[in-house]
Amino acid sequence: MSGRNILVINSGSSSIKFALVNEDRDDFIIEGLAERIGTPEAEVTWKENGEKKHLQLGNADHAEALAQILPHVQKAAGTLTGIGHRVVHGGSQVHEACLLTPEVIGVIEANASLAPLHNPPGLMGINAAISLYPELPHIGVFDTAFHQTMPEHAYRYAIPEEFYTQHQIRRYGFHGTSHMYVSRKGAEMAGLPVEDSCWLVAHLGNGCSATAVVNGESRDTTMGLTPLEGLVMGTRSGDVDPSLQVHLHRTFGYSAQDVETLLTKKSGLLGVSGLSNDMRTLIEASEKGDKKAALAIEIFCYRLAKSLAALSCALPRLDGLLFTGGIGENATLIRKKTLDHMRVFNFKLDDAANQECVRGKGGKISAEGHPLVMVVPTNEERQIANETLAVIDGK
Ligand SMILES: Nc1ncnc2c1ncn2[C@@H]1O[C@H](COP(=O)(O)OP(=O)(O)O)[C@@H](O)[C@H]1O
Ligand SMILES: CC(=O)OP(=O)(O)O
Ligand SMILES: [Mg+2]
Repeated sequence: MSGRNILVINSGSSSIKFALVNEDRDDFIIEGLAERIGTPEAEVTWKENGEKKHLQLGNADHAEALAQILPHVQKAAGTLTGIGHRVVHGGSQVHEACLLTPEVIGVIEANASLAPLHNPPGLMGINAAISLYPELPHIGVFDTAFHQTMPEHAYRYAIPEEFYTQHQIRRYGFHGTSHMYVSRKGAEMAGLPVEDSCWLVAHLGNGCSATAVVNGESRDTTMGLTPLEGLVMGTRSGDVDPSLQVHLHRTFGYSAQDVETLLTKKSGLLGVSGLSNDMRTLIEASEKGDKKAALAIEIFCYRLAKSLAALSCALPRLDGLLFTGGIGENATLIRKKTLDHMRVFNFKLDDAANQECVRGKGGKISAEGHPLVMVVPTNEERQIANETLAVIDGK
């Protein structure tokens, strides 16, 4: 096989996503997901040249899971040119994709408390992969990098300056790899030059964020210092009154850890529904009359609409609204309900097109004569592989 192979690793709190990407192929040689890491049910499933494969991982942690998975990848890869790692929080020190030197790994460690669900498992994946492949270049591709172009009035909090100058407390933004990929792809699909295009991008997966992208640059986004700010997510509350934390502490004796666990792991869709963090489960339950599941969906859509409207302040004009992520790419109901809240924008869906754009099919879903709305499937793995190769090539 010609073309270089890059392995992409995206370690989540209880999962590892991976893909073997060849620079000359549109599809992936291998694409897989290890789930329920750290439990007796840990397992990995992957597709290798279209064929489905499966392995039980026992009680594997991130390192053991990778040690079991990577020999299979190695067999299919032949030669690997490098490994690209998704890293969520690069803090104020890392502004672009780069080689994971001990210094950069130190920065990721130092920012672990700002992305408690993401950086610690990310580090486990990085360390495990480095010890399995010490001779290969390991590149970090950071969620925060794309948002470095936000203007100061968007990234600063209204708190005294020294918290920014001395402690780097500011808004960073996340999911940048996806927002960049989707805004470029959206421009291509609409036949507009990226350098002269204005988008609202809604990335709706387990974590959710929306970004205003102008001429290929992030101008504002809903996530902030940590991936907790902004939209309602699977298990995260998104925005709450900041005084809630003090109130929980003073009135109910919550510790810092209790507050963090409540707002990052027990809230969002899961907290409101009391049922699940998974949008598919909630849609099914609400169709069967579950009122709490229905309320979780209502709050999710209203808050998303409200944030998109707020982000429009960062745009000189709107060329279109782009939906992506597992929810954005599949949940026709969520797209409809969100736009129904945005009446002053004059959005209108083409209902048939909305139903058709699911399971990886992207396209225009707005009715003729109304502002453009598109579904644009994200491809973080492809973007990470491209950026990994660019770093290896010294570009
Ligand atoms: N057909 C569907 N209808 C509604 N929601 C869906 C559908 N398929 C996936 N989802 C939702 O997408 C979310 C996961 O999105 P994904 O982008 O895969 O997450 P991650 O952030 O882990 O990459 C879950 O809430 C899941 O229920
Ligand atoms: C930053 C973030 O929220 O990532 P994810 O959606 O993978 O949880
Ligand atoms: Mg995702």
